[in-house]
Amino acid sequence: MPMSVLDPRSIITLSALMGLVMAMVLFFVRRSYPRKLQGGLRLLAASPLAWFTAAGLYGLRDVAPDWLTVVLANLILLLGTLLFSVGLQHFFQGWARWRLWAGLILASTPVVAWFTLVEPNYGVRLLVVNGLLCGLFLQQIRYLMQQPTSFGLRFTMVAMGAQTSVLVLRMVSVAAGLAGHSMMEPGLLQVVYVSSNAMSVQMLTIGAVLLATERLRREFEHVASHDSLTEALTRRAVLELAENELARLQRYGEPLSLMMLDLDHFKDINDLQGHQQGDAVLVDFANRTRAVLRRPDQLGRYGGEEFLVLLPATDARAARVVAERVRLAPPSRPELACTVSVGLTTALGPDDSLDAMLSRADQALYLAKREGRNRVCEA
Ligand SMILES: Nc1nc2c(ncn2[C@@H]2O[C@H](COP(=O)(O)OP(=O)(O)OP(=O)(O)O)[C@@H](O)[C@H]2O)c(=O)[nH]1
Repeated sequence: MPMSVLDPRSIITLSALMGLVMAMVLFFVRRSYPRKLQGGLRLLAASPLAWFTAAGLYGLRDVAPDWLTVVLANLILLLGTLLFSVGLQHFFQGWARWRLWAGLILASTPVVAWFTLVEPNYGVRLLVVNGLLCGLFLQQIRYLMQQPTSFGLRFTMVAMGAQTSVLVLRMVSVAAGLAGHSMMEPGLLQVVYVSSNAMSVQMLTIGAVLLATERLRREFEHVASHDSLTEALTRRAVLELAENELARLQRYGEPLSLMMLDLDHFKDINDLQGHQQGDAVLVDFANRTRAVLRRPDQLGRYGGEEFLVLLPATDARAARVVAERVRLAPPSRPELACTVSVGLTTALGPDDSLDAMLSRADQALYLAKREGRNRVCEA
């Protein structure tokens, strides 16, 4: 019998090949990503490979035995979808929950086998397999909704949502007695169903590549804007933020305060206890300072042992309270103790400039040092 382009078998064959290409793209793209993302990407790449294998087996329907083209094919399809879920979780959090779903999938296999080999019933098989696929996709959508939003994330969720809708429609068609007796039967419903499966493999793989690319961009942005030792903002990043905050002040008239902090006698720590201990003191100081700041406040490393703190929407009185809190914040261990001198200034109005504020904070810091250190002075 000649095959038309809309024949389910030819669509499945095409989708199997596209799945293979997508799996290869992800496998190769994976190698150019940082090592910590590679594990998740490997799993995400393995899943179109599983879908490719399942589609290949479906394509052999009526040629090869049913245990291969139905039972094994469905098992591989479900495991491939679980792999995608595990890959996503690894990608975002470095670990994954999979045992419950793996158990459900394995438990479904004898059911599918029964309704294929013993009491053939396409409708029941379809309900079991599509029900599990729906559950897996819904669980992934729920998981993705908890992650920081991005285009790649929305794209992947839309792809999953669309595929879930088709699966649900398919299950409704079974209930309505429109499912037919095999996926290979020609007909509009089968063609829509099979094409949407093929389409969703492509979209999910593209979604995975988008997610990986966005993640890589975020990592680069983080590296470029954060000091590698203390995780404080770099000098350039904190000054850029300060300029933005000053622009807000000019637009909305919100107050802005700025603190310049310098660890006291830090050279002695380096000289007496070694550079490594000096580094540990710097890290601990940054951590304890961040811990006492509010969410919109920003800590930046201005120079060696000199830090800047931006305090948006904070007037001079409130800034003084924050500065004292920073000065008195305890070290995490006694051997990391180190006092700090603070120069404080508040923007004088919309005509104030960052250079002028930095210069005032620097003078106040100089005063704090001269008056005996371990204190807060205001410009
Ligand atoms: N361990 C370590 N030391 C650093 C780092 N950056 C700068 N330093 C050291 O910090 C010390 C700063 O010393 P000084 O500027 O003399 O200031 P101080 O000893 O803190 O004295 P006062 O500021 O006057 O209280 C220098 O010895 C720098 O080498 C760093 O990343 N790690």
